[in-house]
Amino acid sequence: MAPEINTKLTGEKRAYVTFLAGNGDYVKGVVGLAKGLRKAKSKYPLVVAVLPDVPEDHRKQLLDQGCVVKEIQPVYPPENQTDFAMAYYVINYSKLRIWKFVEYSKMIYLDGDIQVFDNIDHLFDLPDGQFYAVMDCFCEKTWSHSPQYKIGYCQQCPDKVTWPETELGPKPPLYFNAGMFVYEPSLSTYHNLLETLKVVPPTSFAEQDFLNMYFKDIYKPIPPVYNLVLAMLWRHPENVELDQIKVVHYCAAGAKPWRFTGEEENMEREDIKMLVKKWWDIYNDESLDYKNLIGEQGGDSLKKNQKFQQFLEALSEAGVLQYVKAPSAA
Ligand SMILES: O=c1ccn([C@@H]2O[C@H](COP(=O)(O)OP(=O)(O)O)[C@@H](O)[C@H]2O)c(=O)[nH]1
Ligand SMILES: OC[C@H]1O[C@H](O[C@@H]2[C@@H](O)[C@H](O)[C@@H](O)[C@H](O)[C@@H]2O)[C@H](O)[C@@H](O)[C@H]1O
Ligand SMILES: [Mn+2]
Repeated sequence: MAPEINTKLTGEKRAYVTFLAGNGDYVKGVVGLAKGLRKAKSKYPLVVAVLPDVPEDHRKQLLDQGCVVKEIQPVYPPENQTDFAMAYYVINYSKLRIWKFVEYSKMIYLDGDIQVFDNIDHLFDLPDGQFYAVMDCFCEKTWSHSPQYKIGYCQQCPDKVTWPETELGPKPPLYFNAGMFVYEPSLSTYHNLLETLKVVPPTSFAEQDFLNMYFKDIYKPIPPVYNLVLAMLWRHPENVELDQIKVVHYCAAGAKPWRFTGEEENMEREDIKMLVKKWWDIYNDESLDYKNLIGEQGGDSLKKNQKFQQFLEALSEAGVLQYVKAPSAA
């Protein structure tokens, strides 16, 4: 399916969006995601927010896969001493730029290390005004800095170790994994996010912690089938029905399919190896390449679409073509 070309001046459009930084191998993740969405017959385009350091040949790979490539500037948190759970998490604050994509009324954000195996377009029909995402798990070593981990508490099994309110105060609010979420772009939210970021000290899980704090009053958990954080397979198997899973998030250490060696802890599991193979089956399936779907004559329409997209981008960047949300009638 050719991505819809946005020609409306009002934001009534929907799209998936992901984030790509650097000149490394995450581009494979995004190409796999574009092909996975196509295989799942999603009817919405995939927008890729790229940092300036993403090289031209990677951007061309994404355009050739029918993606809408939009360059964003990095976002950095205030200087601080906190060690992030992973040093590279500091670049993940740049994800916040996706709130300014107001030519779209509703978007579903997906990390580049996510694969969509079943159609999830129906999530766009969830009621507006909420922030939808899947609850995370606190049991991996990456959480060893947290009070939850130290007392063995996890929101995935809140009755196993009850939260000691007297010692630690009220139970923390439900916490989502920021690798997948349903949200509404908004310039006012975008500016407020960036202003708020300036005065909030960074913490271990970087923009994931920040987004959880910012959206805690409108966060609505959605079932784990929409973002299987792999650690759930060995930490909370009772909460997972593998054959029901629609979206897999390859976020456990050693699980990135394009770098998979099988040597890290838990990577020898049969279910992990099966999920990595499923990812590769899509990545290597040439019938899912955009150029093979639109045929020969489509190749011209691909070029025309890319040129028109770039033309719209240029107008939008120049502020000539203001994408504005139509004010509500009320
Ligand atoms: O070098 C990098 C690191 C991260 N990312 C993007 O940032 C997301 C979040 O990082 P990651 O998925 O590695 O975090 P995890 O979910 O594993 O904690 C990735 O999925 C990519 O979309 C990227 O493009 N290049
Ligand atoms: O920058 C912080 C990142 O935090 C999250 O990853 C974590 C989280 O899932 C932990 O619960 C896991 O234990 C850990 O392995 C995993 O890396 C998001 O997936 C990612 O998109 C990004 O926001
Ligand atoms: Mn991820």
